[in-house]
Amino acid sequence: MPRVLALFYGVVSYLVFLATFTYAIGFVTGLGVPKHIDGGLAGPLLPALLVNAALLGLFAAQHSVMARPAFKRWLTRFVPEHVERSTYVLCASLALVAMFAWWRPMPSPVWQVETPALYWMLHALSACGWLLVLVGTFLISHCELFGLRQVWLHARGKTAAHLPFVTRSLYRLVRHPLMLGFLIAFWATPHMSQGHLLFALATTGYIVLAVKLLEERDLVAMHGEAYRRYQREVPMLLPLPKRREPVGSVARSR
Ligand SMILES: C[S@@+](CC[C@H](N)C(=O)[O-])C[C@H]1O[C@@H](n2cnc3c(N)ncnc32)[C@H](O)[C@@H]1O
Repeated sequence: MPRVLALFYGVVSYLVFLATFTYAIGFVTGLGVPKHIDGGLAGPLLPALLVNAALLGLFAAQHSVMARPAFKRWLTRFVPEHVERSTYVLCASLALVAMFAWWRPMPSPVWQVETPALYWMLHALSACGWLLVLVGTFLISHCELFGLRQVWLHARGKTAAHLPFVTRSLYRLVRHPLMLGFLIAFWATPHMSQGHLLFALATTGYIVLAVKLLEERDLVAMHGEAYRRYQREVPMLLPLPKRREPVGSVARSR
């Protein structure tokens, strides 16, 4: 693949991701998009539940399979290594687009907060969650996570190094600030419908399982004892103190 074409592919994939991520904020919060999680004409509950569960399953499968090192090795037999991450990002965005397009509303309320102060507090908390996600990507390496760095370095005839092991800043408080951000963003809502609850429950279950069973296994395989020590010292998702030696011993070593 010519370098300029790879660069173009990487930039387009990133722009598609930016558009879908921005839409996702509106989709979940119900603000500023033509079709949100409770929007549209509601049909019978069971078919809606099945379709939505299938869409969530598609997103989880895409994320779980395509992020695994073994799948990446297989994929790079067909796709150049420097565009592998852009391909992942593009597929993740397309899975999200499918969710926005085919999601069926299940609008019956589970809780509804009308008190203005609490209403805006929940929206503000949700905004903090989305911000946490964004900040987390920059702490790890925004451009590398979304494939831009790989295509840019390739265009300049260089090879991208692997992501450094990060334990600073928010990563001193929890091992997965980005995922914590998603959890806050998905649960902090003044209007929790049945559909939103399904979304929040399924994504929470997926995040906990995928982090524990997939991502952290890969991180241990990559960073060995340093990551195991980090696991012992820093909580996974909730920033609660651990009865262990101070985090500084890991964080300072980075
Ligand atoms: C979408 S990011 C999510 C990171 C993390 N799970 C979080 O919630 O903040 C996924 C990528 O981050 C990498 N990653 C996770 N924790 C990391 C850390 N502490 N340092 C560097 N990379 C990390 C994973 O290997 C994976 O490639």
